[in-house]
Amino acid sequence: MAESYNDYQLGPSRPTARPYTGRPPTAVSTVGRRDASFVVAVIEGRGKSFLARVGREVGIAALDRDTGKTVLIQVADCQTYVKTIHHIHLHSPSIILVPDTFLPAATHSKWHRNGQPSSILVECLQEEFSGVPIEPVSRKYWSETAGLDFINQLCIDDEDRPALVVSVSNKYYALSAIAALFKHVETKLNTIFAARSLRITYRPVEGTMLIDTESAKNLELVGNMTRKKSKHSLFGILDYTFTPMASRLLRVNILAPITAQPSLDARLDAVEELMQNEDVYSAVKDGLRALNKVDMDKLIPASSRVAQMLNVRNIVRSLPALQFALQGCRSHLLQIISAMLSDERIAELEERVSDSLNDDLATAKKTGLAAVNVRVYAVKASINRLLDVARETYRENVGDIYELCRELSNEHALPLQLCYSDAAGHFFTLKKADLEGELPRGFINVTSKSDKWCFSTVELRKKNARTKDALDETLILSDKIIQDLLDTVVHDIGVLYKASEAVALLDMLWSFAHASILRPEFTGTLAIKAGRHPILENVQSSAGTLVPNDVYCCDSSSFQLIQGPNMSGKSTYLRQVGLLTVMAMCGCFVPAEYASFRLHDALLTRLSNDDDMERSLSTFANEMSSSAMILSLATSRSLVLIDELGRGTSPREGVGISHAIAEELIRTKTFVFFATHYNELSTTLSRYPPVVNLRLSVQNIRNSSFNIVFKYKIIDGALEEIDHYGLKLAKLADLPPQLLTVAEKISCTLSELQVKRDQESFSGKTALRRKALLKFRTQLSQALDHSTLSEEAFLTYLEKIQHNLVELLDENLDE
Ligand SMILES: Nc1ncnc2c1ncn2[C@@H]1O[C@H](COP(=O)(O)OP(=O)(O)OP(=O)(O)O)[C@@H](O)[C@H]1O
Repeated sequence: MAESYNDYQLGPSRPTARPYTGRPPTAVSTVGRRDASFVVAVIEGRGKSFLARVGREVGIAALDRDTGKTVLIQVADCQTYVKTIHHIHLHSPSIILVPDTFLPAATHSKWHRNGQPSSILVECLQEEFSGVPIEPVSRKYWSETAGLDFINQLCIDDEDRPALVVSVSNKYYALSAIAALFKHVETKLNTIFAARSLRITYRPVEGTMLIDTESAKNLELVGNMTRKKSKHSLFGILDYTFTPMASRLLRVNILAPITAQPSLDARLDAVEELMQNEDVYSAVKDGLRALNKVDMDKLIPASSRVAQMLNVRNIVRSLPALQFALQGCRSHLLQIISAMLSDERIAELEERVSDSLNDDLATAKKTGLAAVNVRVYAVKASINRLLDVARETYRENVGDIYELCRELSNEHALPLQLCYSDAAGHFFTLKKADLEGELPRGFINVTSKSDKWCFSTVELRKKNARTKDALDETLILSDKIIQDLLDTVVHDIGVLYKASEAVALLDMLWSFAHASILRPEFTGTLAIKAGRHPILENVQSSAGTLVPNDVYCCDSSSFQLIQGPNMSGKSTYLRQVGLLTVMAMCGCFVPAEYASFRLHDALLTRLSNDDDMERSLSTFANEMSSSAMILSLATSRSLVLIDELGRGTSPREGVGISHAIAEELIRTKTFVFFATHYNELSTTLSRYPPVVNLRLSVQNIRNSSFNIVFKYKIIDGALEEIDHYGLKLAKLADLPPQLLTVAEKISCTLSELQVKRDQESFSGKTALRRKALLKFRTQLSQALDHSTLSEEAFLTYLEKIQHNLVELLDENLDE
């Protein structure tokens, strides 16, 4: 089981990965940056420890100004700051704070973008978050002790508080960051938070899969290539959430999927139960619908106190239905959520709020008479005698004003109307069309407003003054009662925030249940049967024609070399592998007939897209920096997707570079899907047992105009260069026939020469024997770990694989 409830939300900690050395310069990220509301403070460690010299410790504190949620992160990073950037992206910054010593002396007081930054961290931030202001904060405010003081003062007093204090106590950089963050918010943004009112959490970074921002962009995880927010992204197709906090949780989970199997299993159990039990599914849906668009994280900064209390009342009244819906659920996670929603303090809150507030109070408007009346009549009668009297006086005064309006209407035979503005109080209006000639004498302050005249009288102004006195008295008394109520709510605000987390998780799981197809497993093998590209599947035009594909990648076949002509579906296959992995690692079901995944520590990609025009990097430079990033981050637990490496240089160099990078990746034992146009690679890499040759099948049709049909089906074996698919496709472009004949002749001659040279230089049989032995070893270890067969069936299976091995070795003996 997972360690705590938070583990189910965002995953627990895991050992730190190896230090990193490279991050590609990336475009301004479009990873679905939602409306930026975070103030983010970042500081980097330049300590004397070994860690600080090899890598760097970076402390991050991020405050969501809308919700008051604060997250602390401390991460070991390298000088390209790939992890730091990844975590800051998760918190869509509106401003980034850095110590003033990170900037050149001349710009300490004011940071100019065209100034020379003095730290690489600032350079990376500037490059990655262009458009987000980077502000210096005096170094003296980045203090560990001040950070702890802020936490002690501001963090809500709930059962998680002691654990937070313990886990951050030795996170010097994260504490320094939070100290500077709150100092800036207090002094520059003039925001003071009430004591013990903020949710502050420490987020261990090790329990999540690292997805660099470029990969997130290319895989269209939360936004698509053309639009930041789109239905045609993984987020777009999974987001059936009702509440804003669930939508935020989903986004963070997609960008940083969790790697803890117990937490994932618990989520999958919950999703499965929601899918299988229709009553629970519908009851949860109804419960969530009652909270549609309600942001339970925004309890503190609501527009007014009354609005705040109405919000709280709406929430506490909706929670019992959700809790009731989960009664009797079997899954451990749904039981935890149910327990969090049934905290008796929620019922007490409901009672307290209902005892004080009028039942028929509508949602508070921001301005106008309706807003005034909501404040005046918010508190129930008989709670405070003085308030009752003041309210009666106010009501009578307003009645007098309406009486005056009636009298004047009759006297002048004019259809006068009463209007109200916060500044002027009540005033008369009259449609211009209803007035023949001039306004009668006695009307003052006449102004014209579109098709109406607006005016007052001396009598009305006197009555307005009296009404205002009564109103002020009423509001003083009423606001005092609401403030007292609010104080008691703030005392128990922790329970509402916990409920908010429970609702967010339930809402996300329900969303998964709504979108789900097949429950994945987690084993050491990546095996998908008839998997479908989740986003393409949702695109109307592709839905019917989408060809499902299989994936099989394990330790003995960790490097998958994928070939196929242009347009045959290579990129789609690669993306499908990445997207299905992310889905599974969020705890979501996947579109496939069977799926087993490995838990990866990082998803790293080089996917060919339009190159970074904005930063005017050449295709080649871009490819090389992505490759350096991948090589420095990939471990035996990573998943790497590489599409068409080497296209930015000459074919010979391209093959050389691709081969060298592939060799290095094979050595790390990482799972690699490597799509390429270079047929040579299937020969040069064939001596490595983990290399598997796959190709996207196409059918040749003898036909005068076009003789190639794409099947989009992945099949075993390398592509025969002899087929010259490029030339066949070129016919589509209406090139002159004699030109194509010359091209074909030269290509055929070169191919034949190549085949002859390959045969002379390398014995393929040795490679085949090595591969067979490796496959045999994997089959044995898989049988040991996962077999559910009876003893007899198990022996038959062993005999069968033994027989296959002997046969293959016999067939491939050297002469
Ligand atoms: N499994 C599939 N089922 C149906 N259509 C597919 C499938 N895979 C790819 N396609 C369609 O084929 C087209 C080409 O796919 P893709 O870009 O993946 O090919 P490619 O081999 O990477 O091409 P290139 O080498 O030119 O980059 C796309 O429009 C895509 O929608």
